[in-house]
Amino acid sequence: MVVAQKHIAILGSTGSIGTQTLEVISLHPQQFKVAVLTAQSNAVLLIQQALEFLPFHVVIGDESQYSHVKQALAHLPIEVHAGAKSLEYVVCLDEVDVVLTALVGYAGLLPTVRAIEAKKPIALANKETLVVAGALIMPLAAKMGVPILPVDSEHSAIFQCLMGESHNPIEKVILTASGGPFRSWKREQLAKVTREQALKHPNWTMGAKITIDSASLMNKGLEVIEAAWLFQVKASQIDVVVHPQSIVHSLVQFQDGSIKAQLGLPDMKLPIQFALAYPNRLEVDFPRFNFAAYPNLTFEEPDMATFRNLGLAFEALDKGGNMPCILNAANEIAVAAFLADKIGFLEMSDLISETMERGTFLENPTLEDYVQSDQLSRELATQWVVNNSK
Ligand SMILES: NC(=O)C1=CN([C@@H]2O[C@H](COP(=O)(O)OP(=O)(O)OC[C@H]3O[C@@H](n4cnc5c(N)ncnc54)[C@H](OP(=O)(O)O)[C@@H]3O)[C@@H](O)[C@H]2O)C=CC1
Ligand SMILES: CC(=O)[C@@H](O)[C@H](O)COP(=O)(O)O
Ligand SMILES: [Mn+2]
Repeated sequence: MVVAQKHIAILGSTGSIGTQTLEVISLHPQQFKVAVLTAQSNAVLLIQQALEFLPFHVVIGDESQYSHVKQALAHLPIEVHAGAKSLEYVVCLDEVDVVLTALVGYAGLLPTVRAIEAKKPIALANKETLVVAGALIMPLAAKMGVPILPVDSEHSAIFQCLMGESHNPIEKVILTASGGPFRSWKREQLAKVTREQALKHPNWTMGAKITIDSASLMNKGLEVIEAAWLFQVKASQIDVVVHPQSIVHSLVQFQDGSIKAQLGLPDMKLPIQFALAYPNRLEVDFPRFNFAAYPNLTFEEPDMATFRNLGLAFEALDKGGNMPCILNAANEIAVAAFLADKIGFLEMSDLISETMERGTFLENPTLEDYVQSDQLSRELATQWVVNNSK
């Protein structure tokens, strides 16, 4: 069967997911072509990627680096753009078939909205988009007939478990969590942890923000909200189980009690490739899982009393409206402050919880409301950091 080559726009091509996406594309030149590459400030890598993959367009977020990128690519038929607004422009271009959102944080929201409005299928790594505005994104995607294909490993696992089951209601989705580098640690120990310790994820090599989120269990909290929107399940239908080996990527329980799981070595190239090639599975020689090498796959309850962020995310999901948007903005400020050594590890939860209490609640936010709510929550959270800095 001849399948048309898909033209991919990679938002955030210089990051962990972005660079792994380029590795996947390199393995399948017949199936995929890079149409757009974007970075925020890493102009050196963006230029290197553009020289190798020859996209139609590149975007550098930091406008002060525009002329440098432009000059470096002047001899090639590549259009160079700069600034956040350009992301909203390039995702809509005719040259683009699929948009892979591999940029980090709230910055993913507006480009994703514009891409959906332009009827571009989304391969979604940027979970913050659904956390902030799932109530807006999912109906918009349905209205435009646009698929949202999960890249996040747990959600890809659930998506794969649900294939062929569209007529069978979900009883529960069960998200696995590695537990991060501080699994089974107590509050006294967590009070003293350093940035370097928190950045050492036991199983995955990822960008700094998601690695801190994994350590604080906020990543799992964000994933609970992401799952609620992607699979249309209530908070009470989502369980989290700690599975330190990160081999079982997640599970679905159906109404007869049967549980399906998806397994594999912890390697994001698989869910990235699955989302890009969907509905096909492409032949590839990624290392295979060997049961004998993993005689013990273990499971335990998350410690939600110590790792408060997971509970805060469930609370935000239950409350609805703009509360997950407030949670997300506060968390982004908290992680940046922790990475800058301005606040301690445990204080991240204090900051998020107080910002959720102080933020203005909106039951049915519009897109403009989300934008404003994000901004106001950042201001509240930043003030908290100023008042509570080490
Ligand atoms: N890494 C992983 O394994 C997984 C990641 N995810 C999700 O995927 C997303 C990306 O994660 P990851 O690749 O680890 O992150 P990285 O920090 O490694 O990469 C982020 C990318 O986004 C760009 N970027 C940063 N800030 C902005 C901004 N304000 N506007 C536009 N672009 C920006 C960066 O550019 P520059 O390099 O120039 O700074 C970089 O290309 C996150 O939402 C994360 O939660 C989900 C599952 C697994
Ligand atoms: C690879 C991936 O999908 C990450 O989101 C991963 O799940 C992080 O691991 P934690 O389970 O520690 O949050
Ligand atoms: Mn994940």
